[in-house]
Amino acid sequence: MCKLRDCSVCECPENEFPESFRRPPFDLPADDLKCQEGKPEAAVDRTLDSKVFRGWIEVDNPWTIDDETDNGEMTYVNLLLNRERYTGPSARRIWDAVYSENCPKYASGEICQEKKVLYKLISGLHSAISIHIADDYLLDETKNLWGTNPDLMYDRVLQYPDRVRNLYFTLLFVLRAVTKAKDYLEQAEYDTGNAEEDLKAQSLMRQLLYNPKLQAACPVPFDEAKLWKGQSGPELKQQIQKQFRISGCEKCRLWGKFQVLGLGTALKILFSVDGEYRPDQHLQLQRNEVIALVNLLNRLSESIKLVQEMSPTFEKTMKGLSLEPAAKLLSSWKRLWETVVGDRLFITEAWVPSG
Ligand SMILES: Cc1cc2nc3c(=O)[nH]c(=O)nc-3n(C[C@H](O)[C@H](O)[C@H](O)COP(=O)(O)OP(=O)(O)OC[C@H]3O[C@@H](n4cnc5c(N)ncnc54)[C@H](O)[C@@H]3O)c2cc1C
Repeated sequence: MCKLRDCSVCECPENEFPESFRRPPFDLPADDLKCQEGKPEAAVDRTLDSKVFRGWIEVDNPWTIDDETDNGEMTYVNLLLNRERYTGPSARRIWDAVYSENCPKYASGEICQEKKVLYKLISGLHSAISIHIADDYLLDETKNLWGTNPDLMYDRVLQYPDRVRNLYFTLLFVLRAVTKAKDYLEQAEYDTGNAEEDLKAQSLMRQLLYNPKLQAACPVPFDEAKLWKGQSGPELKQQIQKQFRISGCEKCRLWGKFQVLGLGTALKILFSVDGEYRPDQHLQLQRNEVIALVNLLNRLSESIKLVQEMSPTFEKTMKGLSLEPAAKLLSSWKRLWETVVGDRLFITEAWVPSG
């Protein structure tokens, strides 16, 4: 457990478990333990019977590695109660480690095409995380005042056109995976035992997958066929598959692992299916992977929305000088994005590996 109050993860009491996730059913506690974010007493209850989750961890996503001492236990976390936000000072080396593990430079200093993609994906994810931290920041610790920190957003992301560009790149990459697997995702089970919520989730998924504006504006968001064609393609693919790992503080790990699982799922879809997905092709996603993929899409699109909302403020204050390249880039993306966005999808609960 992380000692930092704002970093600890609040787990759900057993009586919040969707019925269909409990096989075989176990007894519910009589009292309703309210999960209160940020309070030390929101202690993690690890009394769950790990056997009930076995079905979920049988197939490991080859694109992600769990380097922790997972013992197969899973915990149930309501993501709305554990928002991605500032969690206290953390060491810069977290990201350094992520970049150096995932994007080692070639001796010549060149990075091959495949590695560039991985670098952009990680950098895009980094931008999205930084934007969410800046958007939900502890402005005054003594008053426990939370809010947006525009300067931080500018310092960490907005002043760097490449970081903004990588954010869009990652979004398109994930969007491509989602649209490619649309037949699969449409058929996936969205069952939590709450019929109303389940129907809503199915309907929102369909709206996302068959959004005509999205299809018209962005028919092929990303051409994965161009990848993995380099000389050392298969070898690199294997190497990257081994290296895709992220660690950090507890809440960082929750969101970090979750979003990396989302990226891993996007990679799995894009590189295990040739052309468009057809039901006769082999694609098997776990519930967690589907949830992570859709939530990642949500996180990325929320970040882009924030970038677009915040950029004009800086354009004005900077009189268009230092932001000029980013502003140009943003306005063209904005046109595309505005034609597309409208329906946004939220899936708010997920199983995450404990630890
Ligand atoms: C997976 C993960 C999840 C995290 N989740 C949270 C969280 O929920 N809440 C929280 O408060 N902290 C979280 N952190 C930590 C947070 O991202 C920062 O590391 C921390 O706030 C320190 O920030 P920093 O200013 O030192 O720069 P960092 O964001 O740590 O960046 C380190 C260096 O990387 C480079 N860099 C920065 N952005 C980019 C980019 N987009 N592309 C390429 N290079 C870049 C810069 O040179 C920068 O100095 C998370 C970290 C990780 C790895």
